[in-house]
Amino acid sequence: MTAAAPSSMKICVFLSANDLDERYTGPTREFAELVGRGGHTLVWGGSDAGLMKVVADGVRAGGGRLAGFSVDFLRQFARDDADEMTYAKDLAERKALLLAAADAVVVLAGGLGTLDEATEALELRKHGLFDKPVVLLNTAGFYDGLILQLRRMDEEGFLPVPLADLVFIADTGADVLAHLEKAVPARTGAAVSGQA
Ligand SMILES: CC(C)=CCNc1ncnc2c1ncn2[C@@H]1O[C@H](COP(=O)(O)O)[C@@H](O)[C@H]1O
Repeated sequence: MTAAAPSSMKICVFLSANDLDERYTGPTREFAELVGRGGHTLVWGGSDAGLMKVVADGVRAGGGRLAGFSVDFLRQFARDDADEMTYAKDLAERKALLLAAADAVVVLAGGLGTLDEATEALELRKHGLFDKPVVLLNTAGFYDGLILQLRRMDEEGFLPVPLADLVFIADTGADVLAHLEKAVPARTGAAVSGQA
């Protein structure tokens, strides 16, 4: 029996805290508005900066909720109109809280912080410690290099599970949402651990 699609999802988004070109802000805003219009909750790092601000503005404009997980040393950058804001003691605790709070993870264009968060989610999936869907949104081909590297790991035996079981790669925000609408209900009832 197929589980009914949840009416709303908590979607954890990892993405850049920097101010970037329209190539990245446009598709981020588009994805965020879809999330908001779907009545979903954005689970994110909580800062009102760069693409992190773009995604929160878009979700809010679309009518969605904002659940931030900041960290004590970044408290001054936290968005002040979030529906919820939690402060972790350090980055490791924050990552664990973000993963535990969400139904799914979406990785948008970002730098080292984003890469750290994305690889944490994938490594936990590899060990069977995290069973929520992870999606990589390859905006403007930004992750072409990373995808090449991941495929090489897969083809040359570096991954104990197929790459396709770890991450779904999407080119548009609409593809991300379409995937999550199928993948999130599919895990309903499964044992879940969001802990790092
Ligand atoms: C100066 C300023 C506004 C700092 C605020 N900076 C931040 N605030 C909140 N989360 C962050 C910040 N920097 C990195 N992160 C975390 O790391 C990711 C972004 O790092 P990066 O820009 O890709 O490497 C985000 O998903 C976020 O969860």
